[in-house]
Amino acid sequence: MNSANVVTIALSKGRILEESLPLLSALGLEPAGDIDRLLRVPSKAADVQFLIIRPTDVPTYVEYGAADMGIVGKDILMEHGGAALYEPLDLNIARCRLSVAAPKGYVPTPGKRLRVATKYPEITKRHYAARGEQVEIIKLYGSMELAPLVGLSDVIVDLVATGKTLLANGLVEIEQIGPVTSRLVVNKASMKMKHARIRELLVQFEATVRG
Ligand SMILES: Nc1ncnc2c1ncn2[C@@H]1O[C@H](COP(=O)(O)OP(=O)(O)OP(=O)(O)O)[C@@H](O)[C@H]1O
Ligand SMILES: O=P(O)(O)OC[C@H]1O[C@H](OP(=O)(O)OP(=O)(O)O)[C@H](O)[C@@H]1O
Repeated sequence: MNSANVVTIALSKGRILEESLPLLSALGLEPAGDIDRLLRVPSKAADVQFLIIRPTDVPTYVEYGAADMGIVGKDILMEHGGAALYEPLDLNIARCRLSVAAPKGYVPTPGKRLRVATKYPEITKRHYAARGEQVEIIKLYGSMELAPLVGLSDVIVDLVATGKTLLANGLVEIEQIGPVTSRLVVNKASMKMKHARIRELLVQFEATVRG
């Protein structure tokens, strides 16, 4: 099939991919290939294919039109700055929240700049800047919960779902920044060029999400 007639959807591998599969099945769009190894996978529909990529890369692929659509967490969109993309639908999967957490009993030292470890430096900067507080941000790529335990930071900004990871590491949530779910995003040019098929997919996704 001519690529102009194929809709490419970038899927966030990991947790979101797992939670996306039932939605895709409901639309008759099961991946038709080994999603653990292949990076580009056909679907059961001849005119839809998937890219299986790191969640943080999904907005970039969709923004540049390498993918027409994508499924990605609101956390990643907030960090990336999602203005270049359409975000037409909340898929209501991979539900969690972005929070500030600190060691149980932590009391800030007055006059000392707060050190915050996070995978989300932009969100963190905006969060503290909104109330006029300057903080020192330490960028990490995972296991944020470790940072306060070994004195790398005072607090962390990370995702919380059940709270079990915080509890296991002696941390408590001290502030909620906002709720997070996965979103369907669409490239702006694709929305015009492939309008009929993308519109149809959006309607089907929406009906499935609403149940
Ligand atoms: N505990 C959780 N409960 C629900 N959703 C979550 C949870 N943790 C993360 N998510 C959502 O899933 C997305 C991907 O998380 P996942 O842990 O699969 O990838 P990752 O290992 O953080 O990604 P990367 O490999 O790019 O570092 C997050 O961006 C967020 O939207
Ligand atoms: O509140 P909980 O239910 O414990 O979930 C929160 C944890 O989930 C995420 O990590 P994940 O399990 O994806 O591990 P990773 O970030 O190391 O990939 C997040 O970064 C927290 O560590």
